[in-house]
Amino acid sequence: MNIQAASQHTPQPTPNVGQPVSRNNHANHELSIRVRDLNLWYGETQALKSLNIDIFQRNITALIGPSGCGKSTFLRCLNRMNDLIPSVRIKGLVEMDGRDVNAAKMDEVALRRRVGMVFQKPNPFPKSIYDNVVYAPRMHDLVSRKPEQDELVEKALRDAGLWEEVKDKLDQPGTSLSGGQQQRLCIARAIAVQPDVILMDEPTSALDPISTATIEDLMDRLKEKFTIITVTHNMQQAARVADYTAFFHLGEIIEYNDTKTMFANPATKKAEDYITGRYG
Ligand SMILES: Nc1ncnc2c1ncn2[C@@H]1O[C@H](COP(=O)(O)OP(=O)(O)OP(=O)(O)O)[C@@H](O)[C@H]1O
Repeated sequence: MNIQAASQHTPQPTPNVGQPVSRNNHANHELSIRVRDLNLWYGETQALKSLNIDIFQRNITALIGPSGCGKSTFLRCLNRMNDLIPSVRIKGLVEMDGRDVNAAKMDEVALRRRVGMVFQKPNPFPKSIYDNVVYAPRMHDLVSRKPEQDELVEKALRDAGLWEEVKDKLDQPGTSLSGGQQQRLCIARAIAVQPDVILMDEPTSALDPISTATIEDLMDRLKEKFTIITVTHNMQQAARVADYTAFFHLGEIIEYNDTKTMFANPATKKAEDYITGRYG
């Protein structure tokens, strides 16, 4: 990280830890997630090594880096999905809006409501389009009456850019849609509970270029309301959609910066080599 530049741009309570070195003009800079000295082991194997990063509200942060460097593992630390893996041990701090995500008193169900997730392969429930969207809000008691549910379904599908395509067939199975539509349905499902953060793990890697472009446009609109953290292997995509980019390598964050600077002027040789396709 370019320490000099960092101290010029950012007042830093903890010098140079997890702070990007410069920022986009239009970016919003309120802190959403604060990670300090985060380590994770699968059994004896350490997959995340002393990660420090600040993630900002209502921005898109891309996680990039070669296969196996820990991007998905890190993503899963943010909504405690790794808790489901018995061999996992975690040390360090993940704070969301000032609250320790790993604290014993943290309600995991409530946490996963605040931190939605969209996966690589679209995975609608084997239910109707309508029920896919309304399932989680019902479970969390956010809606009960039918008119409220109808309104919520329409809003989520509109926000996911899918309403016009499905409004006349809401009772059809979610799985009857195209891959790109299914992924937007999964996004509608995620935003239906009004989360603060949406985690996306390679959300377009199973999609064709047109569906990919639609999702990228959607991400750009969704960041008005949500903090988005996305894993991608597609460097053009990171450059197009992300305000900030973190480069992972062998379980460490080697570089974290605003995306323009990271791509135009990477501070480390490793990031430069990766971004320019010298390895992957
Ligand atoms: N459930 C698991 N049990 C044991 N080891 C795991 C598990 N999940 C991931 N790992 C290991 O942790 C390391 C990081 O994996 P992770 O999937 O987080 O990397 P990644 O950067 O997301 O990779 P990719 O880009 O290929 O998806 C790898 O060495 C991987 O083999």
